[in-house]
Amino acid sequence: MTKLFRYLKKYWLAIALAIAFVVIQCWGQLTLPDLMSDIVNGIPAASMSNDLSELYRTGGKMLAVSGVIAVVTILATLFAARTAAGFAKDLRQALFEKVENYSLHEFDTIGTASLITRTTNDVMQLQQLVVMGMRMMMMAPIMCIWGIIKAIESAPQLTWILAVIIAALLVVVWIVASKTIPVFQILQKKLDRLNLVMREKLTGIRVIRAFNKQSYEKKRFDESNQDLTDTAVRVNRTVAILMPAVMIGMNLATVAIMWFGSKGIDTMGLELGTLMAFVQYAMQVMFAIIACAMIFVMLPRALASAKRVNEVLDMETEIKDPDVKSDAEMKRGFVEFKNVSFQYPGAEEPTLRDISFRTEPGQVTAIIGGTGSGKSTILNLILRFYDVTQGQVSVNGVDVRQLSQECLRAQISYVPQKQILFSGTVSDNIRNGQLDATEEEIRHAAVVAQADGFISEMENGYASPIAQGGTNVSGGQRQRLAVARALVRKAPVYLFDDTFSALDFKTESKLRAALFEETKESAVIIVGQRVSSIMNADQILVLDDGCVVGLGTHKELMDTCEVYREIVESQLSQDEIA
Ligand SMILES: Nc1ncnc2c1ncn2[C@@H]1O[C@H](COP(=O)(O)OP(=O)(O)OP(=O)(O)O)[C@@H](O)[C@H]1O
Repeated sequence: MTKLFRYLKKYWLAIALAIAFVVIQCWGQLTLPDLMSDIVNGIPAASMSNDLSELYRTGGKMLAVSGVIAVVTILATLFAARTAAGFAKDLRQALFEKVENYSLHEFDTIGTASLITRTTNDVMQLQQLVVMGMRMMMMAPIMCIWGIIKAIESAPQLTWILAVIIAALLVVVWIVASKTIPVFQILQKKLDRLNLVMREKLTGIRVIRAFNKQSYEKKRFDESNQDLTDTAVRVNRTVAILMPAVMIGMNLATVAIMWFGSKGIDTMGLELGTLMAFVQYAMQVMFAIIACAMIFVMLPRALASAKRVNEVLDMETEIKDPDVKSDAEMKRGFVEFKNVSFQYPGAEEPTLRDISFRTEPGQVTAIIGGTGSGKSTILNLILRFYDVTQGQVSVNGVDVRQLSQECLRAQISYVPQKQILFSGTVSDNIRNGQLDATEEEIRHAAVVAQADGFISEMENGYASPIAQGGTNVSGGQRQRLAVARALVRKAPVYLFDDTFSALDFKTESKLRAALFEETKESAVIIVGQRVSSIMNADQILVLDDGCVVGLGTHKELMDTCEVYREIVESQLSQDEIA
């Protein structure tokens, strides 16, 4: 938690003022019983002398003190709320920026659902802690200690009653805290689980409906929801007992003070006003102890949240920018793999073994192979989503580990296997590839990607809205928009991961022809499943279980590579092969 205090530094003035106001509030609340005691003790003398001016004066002071209490309470609450809101905003920002730099492995380690809970719910818990810290955590100990001192000063004869009351209260608080603290810590984990189920349900809604899995998913959600509810009810039930138990205790304590105090009036010369003040001090002390109990109950939950937030902030990103970035002159359109082997973190076996190939400007390299043979992994390594286990990947002549990630990715235009579009217009989505692209460049990219036709048919053309995830366009249209987004970047290296699979043959061949006109000075790497899509490539890399089993043109591979020949024969007729 202390690590997170650095986010409070810039609010030091607001915190100092809030603390000052809280101290003034404590002073006010402990002064009122004094003044009340003066009034009550002064009544006999005033009635004898028939002079009530002193009583009025003391009453006036009470009103003034109450006014001061009201003002400082409002100010302290305001400062605490503003500081906590600012702290939460800064923390969310820090989390977002940290997560942006995560490699895919760190995403997998914490999990997307948990990252969302940590950025929202956990930060909210910490925000509440800051409010509580600036108000209750300051006030409770001050009130408690100051109240005890004042009570003892006013009626030392009754000190023993106060000691008994405090001891009894501490026992109740200890029992409640020991039952609730462990359960509060479990609550956040259950919330994570609920978020995970909810997220999967929403993103996979089409599959769930298509497979009629609504009732199964409802059951899964109900289970998580019920689990969270049961835990929350269990913890709140215990907390709920605390208040009535303490209220009963406080009323009994008041009766006890009155009982023994009234005897003191008879035997120990205790004044009535002093006894009344003592009751109020005792009340303030008891309230302060309850506030301390609430803090002890809430603190572990907030600390659990702090731990979860710190886990995200402290996570060492595996993919780091080099301390000394390469200033080697970048050549355009080169990608080279030198004896690259790669194993996913936590995987038992390497996914790629001893891969070597190179591409040159204007050259189209295709990668083909069975599912799971490692085709997408090759693209992941070029983009440095992961670091190689052995060997070297270089882009435009420089080892990718010697470039800043920003510089590396600025060299590359990538169309992933699963195309993602963002909410906004068609134009916005294409512009995501190059933020300063002109309307003309956007239109040109769409024409090359064979997307201009269907965009023009849309009601608002390039200004037509795209739904979140691109759900209001077809799979083939989504692919073409993703290609246009990549093309508008005019990068030295293009990576297409199974990008044309949803297009019909005619559209695909038109797209390929237009595309290769555009990428004459760039390296183009296409991962493909369809032989017809890749057979005209300048070189074809055939992967089998993470190893290169063939590298050459279609014609060369037909003569030399058994695996390639099998793939071709399974897809093309004898006439087409001939
Ligand atoms: N993040 C990951 N963690 C661990 N293993 C992974 C990860 N991503 C992929 N793999 C494994 O690496 C292997 C290669 O995956 P990759 O996605 O590169 O295959 P692919 O040839 O592109 O397959 P497809 O044609 O089906 O897309 C697979 O066995 C897969 O299970």
